[in-house]
Amino acid sequence: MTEIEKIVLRTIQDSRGNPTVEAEIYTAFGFGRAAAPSGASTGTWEAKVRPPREAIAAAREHLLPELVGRDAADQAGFDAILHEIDGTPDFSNIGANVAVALSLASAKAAADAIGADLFRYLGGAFAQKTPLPLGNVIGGGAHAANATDIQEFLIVPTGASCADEAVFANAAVHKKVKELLVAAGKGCGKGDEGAWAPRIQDIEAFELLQEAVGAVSDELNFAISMGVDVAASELWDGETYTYKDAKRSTEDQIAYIADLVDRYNLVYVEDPLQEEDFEGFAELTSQVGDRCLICGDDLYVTNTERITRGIETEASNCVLIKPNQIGTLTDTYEAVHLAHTHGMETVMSHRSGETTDETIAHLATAFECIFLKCGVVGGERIAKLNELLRIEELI
Ligand SMILES: O=C(O)[C@@H](CO)OP(=O)(O)O
Ligand SMILES: [Mg+2]
Repeated sequence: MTEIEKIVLRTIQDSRGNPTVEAEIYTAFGFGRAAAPSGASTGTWEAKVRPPREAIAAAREHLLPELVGRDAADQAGFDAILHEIDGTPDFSNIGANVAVALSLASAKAAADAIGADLFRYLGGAFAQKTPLPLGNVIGGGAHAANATDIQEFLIVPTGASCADEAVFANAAVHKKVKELLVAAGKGCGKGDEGAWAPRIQDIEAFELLQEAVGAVSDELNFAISMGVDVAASELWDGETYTYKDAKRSTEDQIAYIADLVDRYNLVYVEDPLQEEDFEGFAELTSQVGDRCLICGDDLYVTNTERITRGIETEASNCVLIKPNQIGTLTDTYEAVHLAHTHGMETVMSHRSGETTDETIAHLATAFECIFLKCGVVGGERIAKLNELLRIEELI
């Protein structure tokens, strides 16, 4: 029933207009399709992407013949074969883009074969809650030129009682931010993930977002909280964090972020320090971890070895999860499981380069992630958010 009969790999376009890998897996009774996203502010230790066309040609020759005939329902076995054939620690041979698309497509084909939704197939009877959407409404860094230094100014509707309220609250804040920017004479475009990308300083962005969040939250009558993805590795030059208006040592950076957490009641801070600074993360977490999630993205790259280091050093209380950083669904699950076992929260995340693939909405629900980070507007972002609305109906 779940024996793989046919696999198709093709090149499709992503939201930046770049080619990416899409995989289709067919069994006698089921079909699964998934695509690989791609990052702009990638972590050094992420699994390696191979140019899509080259990777697909190689996979057709060497990889696919080994996968046809296998059981799509044996996810661990399927993913182990991907590792075995690749033969490297970071998928630099077959490409993490090919690996992740195949791995997710296999799970979807197996779920489809028994008529189950992916979140139910993976999460079982106890998948009972959709995650809150965490979305960026202002941004800059590697995602937009000449905008803010901090990569993402995020919001999460902490007081929403259902996905419907939550998704539309984020959209309302996104609209409100535009209104405020226009009123302030700051016309602007959007960054890679659909966030507004005005030419303003970070502090102005915080003030503006606070006003927008306050107005929408008053209107809707529930709490909406703020967060950031500093993407600090992009600011780090080896000695200091270089902002347009300041240079900060590690100590200064920790003090700066801790101050922002209290000034703006931030509930979520991602990558406040560069990707090798486990100690700096630990210091910040000890200062504000009781009231704010300190989340490692480039720090952990969804890799259990690095998450283990984070657990040992008490570096953070939250782990960002991106399937394409590690290359398979099994590795993704293991990263989530390790974090949860040690009392850390997890956030399932999109990449800045995305497709309309909606799989992460299912993974976030199945794996009980606290948030689904996937932007607010734009076809490739709403694909995930709208899927979350559908999933909530089924729960
Ligand atoms: O840094 C991040 O968290 C992501 C997604 O927002 O960006 P990118 O995909 O460019 O790494
Ligand atoms: Mg990040």
